[in-house]
Amino acid sequence: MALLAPAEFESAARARLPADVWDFIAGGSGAESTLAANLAQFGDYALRPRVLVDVAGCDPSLTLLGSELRAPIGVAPMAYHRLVDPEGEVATARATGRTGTLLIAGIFASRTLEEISAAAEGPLWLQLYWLRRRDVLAGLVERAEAAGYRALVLTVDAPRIGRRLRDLRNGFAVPADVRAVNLDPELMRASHHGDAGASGIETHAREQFDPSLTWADLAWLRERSRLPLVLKGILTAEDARLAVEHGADAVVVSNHGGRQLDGALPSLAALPEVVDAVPPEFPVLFDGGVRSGADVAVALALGARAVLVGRPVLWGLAVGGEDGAAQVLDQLSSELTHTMALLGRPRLRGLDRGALSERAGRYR
Ligand SMILES: Cc1cc2nc3c(=O)[nH]c(=O)nc-3n(C[C@H](O)[C@H](O)[C@H](O)COP(=O)(O)O)c2cc1C
Ligand SMILES: CC(C)CC(=O)C(=O)O
Repeated sequence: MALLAPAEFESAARARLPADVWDFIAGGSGAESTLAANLAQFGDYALRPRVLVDVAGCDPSLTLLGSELRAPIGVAPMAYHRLVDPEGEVATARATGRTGTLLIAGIFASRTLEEISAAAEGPLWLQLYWLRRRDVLAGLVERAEAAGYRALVLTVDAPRIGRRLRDLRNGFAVPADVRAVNLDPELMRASHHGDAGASGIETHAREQFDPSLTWADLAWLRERSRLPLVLKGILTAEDARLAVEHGADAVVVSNHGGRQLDGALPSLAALPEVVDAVPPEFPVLFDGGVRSGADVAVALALGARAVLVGRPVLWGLAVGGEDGAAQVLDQLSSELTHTMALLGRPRLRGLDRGALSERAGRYR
């Protein structure tokens, strides 16, 4: 049966993946309440269509921090795409190139930064975790600039890894043939050793991530690169203001797909306060629970400049490699155009809060 919408890829992907890999991808932290809330929160909004508007030429294209995109959609940074497809991030890069969307490669990419950029026709950004080894971080930044990456995305919601009960129960370890090839194997060793009650991912982060990082440290990264700096994992107006004060070029409103602080607010609920706290032209990106073009429209109407999509892209990759990932991205972007047409908002600028109706009950 043809898979006609991003959400339709989920069960097909699950059927193809080993159970522990599925759990690593699908899971959240703690009781997974934030994970569930991310999805449910979209149900608080209905779209308010306007009629008799000329929608003959709907245009979802934009330029984001100098990157030209055919749609305000990007692939959220995710570790180890080779967990689901042998080509890994190279396949994802071809898929984003084909669909005019953005790829944010993760620091734990399972293909080299150079392989990914050679495969990419469209813009690429690089996500970083702040490692204790700053020399390693500096080396990655230099390589990313040389390979044509156009922005750095520092993930700030992970001084330690959330308690992901599925991974702890499964003793999840990254399989030996899937490697974070951009980092020294010695630095990654712990990721490959799980045990009942201990996740390799968690042990590794405890060893290698620097939990003492503060706002003052951002200057160190700034000094090492002229690339725009994006902070990922902002959920409050207070931190949004600090991000602006410390010279960030954009923020991503995100709770890490419900994988970090369980009980944190759904990212869609945090979006308006962040948008209201920053200057009007400051780009606010959004991720968490985006599963359809209508979801993209809701996030944009609440003030996001673009959305990032996580799990659905891995579902597409698991089901059909490059083609599967491209289908998911293509469906999201054509659903968005379709939504803009039926909503009577042919331009992204026209997607504002007037396009939404909000109430405490559930619409969807
Ligand atoms: C398998 C997986 C791996 C991830 N790895 C990273 C990562 O390395 N760095 C990061 O900043 N976020 C990572 N994330 C979080 C995503 O960037 C994103 O915030 C989240 O998946 C968005 O929610 P969604 O999956 O509901 O779209 C990961 C998420 C998943 C599902
Ligand atoms: C390897 C992990 C630290 C990647 C991550 O951020 C995640 O799984 O959410």
